[in-house]
Amino acid sequence: MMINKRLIGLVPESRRFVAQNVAFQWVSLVANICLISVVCRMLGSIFEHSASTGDFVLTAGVALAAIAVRALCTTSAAKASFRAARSVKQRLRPIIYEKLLRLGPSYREHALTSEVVQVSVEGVDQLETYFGSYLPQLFYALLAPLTLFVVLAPVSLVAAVVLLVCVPLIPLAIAAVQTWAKRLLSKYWGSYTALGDTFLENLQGLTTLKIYAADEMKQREMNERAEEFRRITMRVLVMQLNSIAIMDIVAYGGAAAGIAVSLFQFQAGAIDLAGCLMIMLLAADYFLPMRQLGSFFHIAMNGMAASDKIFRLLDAEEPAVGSLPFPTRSDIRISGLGFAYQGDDAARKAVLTNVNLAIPEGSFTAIVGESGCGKSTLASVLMGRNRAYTGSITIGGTKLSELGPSALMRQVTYVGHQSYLFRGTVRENLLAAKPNATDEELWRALETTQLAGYLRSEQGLETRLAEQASNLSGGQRQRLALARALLHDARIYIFDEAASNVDVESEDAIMAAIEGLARSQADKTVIVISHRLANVTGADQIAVLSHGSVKETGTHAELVARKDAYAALWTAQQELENLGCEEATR
Ligand SMILES: Nc1ncnc2c1ncn2[C@@H]1O[C@H](COP(=O)(O)OP(=O)(O)OP(=O)(O)O)[C@@H](O)[C@H]1O
Repeated sequence: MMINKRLIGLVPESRRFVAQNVAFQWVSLVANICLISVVCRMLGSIFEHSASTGDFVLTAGVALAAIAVRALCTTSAAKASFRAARSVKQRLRPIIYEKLLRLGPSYREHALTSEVVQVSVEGVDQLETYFGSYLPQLFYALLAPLTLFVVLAPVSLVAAVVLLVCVPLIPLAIAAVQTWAKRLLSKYWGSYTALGDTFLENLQGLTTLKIYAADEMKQREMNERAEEFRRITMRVLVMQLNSIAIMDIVAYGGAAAGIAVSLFQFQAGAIDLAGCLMIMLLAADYFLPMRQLGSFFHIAMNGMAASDKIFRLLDAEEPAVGSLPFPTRSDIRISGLGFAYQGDDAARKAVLTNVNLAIPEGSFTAIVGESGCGKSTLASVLMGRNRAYTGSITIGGTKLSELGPSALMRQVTYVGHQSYLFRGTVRENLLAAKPNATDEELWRALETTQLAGYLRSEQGLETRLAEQASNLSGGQRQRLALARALLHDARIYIFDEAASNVDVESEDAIMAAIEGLARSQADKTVIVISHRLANVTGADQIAVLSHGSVKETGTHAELVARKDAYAALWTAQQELENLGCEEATR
């Protein structure tokens, strides 16, 4: 009952510590039996007036030795328990962490961030009890009654049998609540992770909630979740207390039955006083290990519920990761590419169905299309972030799936519309992309993105950035992120709406820097994703993405002349922008 082989297999070294713990507890029990047995014999001799000084000395000597052994065994068992618990933390947390690393960003397809945190922190803590206390107690609780039976059977077989027969009533009581407890604990964990998830999400979006004055609504929602969690926690506690009460009745009732039998036998003259006392003093020891097991059982059950979640994460399918270095050329060929996101209901949502596109090395390629058509998805597939694609993508003739993740990260640089800037100086942020860059190189990158002038009027490269560079304007932030990307010196650059949500001046500066990058270095492949077509009219080729595939490719002039999807988008955007200009001049 409740031995999870897979869990134990994950922490094999725990077996040794569990065995040590059981052995120390058993030796302690034997010492206790010796102590009680000599004391009872002594009392029997005193009652019969046959005790000698030698008996006193022997009893005192054995009693002292037994007490010393018990003290030593108790400390050693506690140490073994601690080591078993420690081995769980040392073993399980790295396993979870390494699995998350192997899953990469796709881990969110399998578990929520808050759930991963709760399971790997608190879930593992609760498994400590499973290994450190529950498992050793399980074996000890089986061994102790049998040992006591062997000792007490020669004294009174009837009492020993009555006591032994009552012991299994405790595991039976535990088994009776187990099915109910399992369901309840699984609900408990569900409610706990739901609360954690809501809390994390609301905390992350607190600014937005304040802006829309929606914090009160979310507070109510959180209160409801907290109340739900409180209620289920109380139900778990009630279940635990009830089952402990049942176990107490069985344990102490069983001991009382054994004692009553021994008293009747003593009265009938079937056993002597020493034997009767021995049964009375050892009767509770039959049940206490099982009773103790019952208390650990509930904490262990909680850990087991957490282990189910841990295994679900560990069993998550890992994307195939290659190991080849980045090829010498960086021409990209995409054929028959398909990609679908895993939906909540395990249904897959196809975003890309049949993308065919060739992006030559050194070219400036733009990917355009209506919002939601899959441009960013295509970018994340090209970066190796979403690996569960179908069809084929090759870079310089090598399959994308066979390239090592570090090679891809080194040579494919992605700049989105919200790049992360760290608290610290401008220099520190730029050096993250190229640690050995000279000041001259840093300034050159800043000149290219037209940020040098502003920074010179501040403290130059030593200008301090607040958290997420909140002391810069949106456009300045984006230009700094671009300067950092330019310094990285990669082979392929993907700019995903890198110039959106910024002022016109910054947008022009960013687009000029991107175009400059594409034109100045023949081995750099530049891919620009932009919803604003005016930004990519100078591209070598423009690919129009629609309904999961590339509908048209060509230069701006060619596509306008074709009068198809691109031309329609272009006309619509031009009309909108002209209207905006007229409104502005009015
Ligand atoms: N992580 C995700 N899980 C599930 N569906 C997603 C995920 N990311 C995007 N999608 C869906 O995939 C589709 C394409 O999204 P994508 O972000 O690639 O479009 P896009 O063309 O870049 O849009 P936009 O121009 O508005 O940025 C959308 O319908 C979106 O709802």
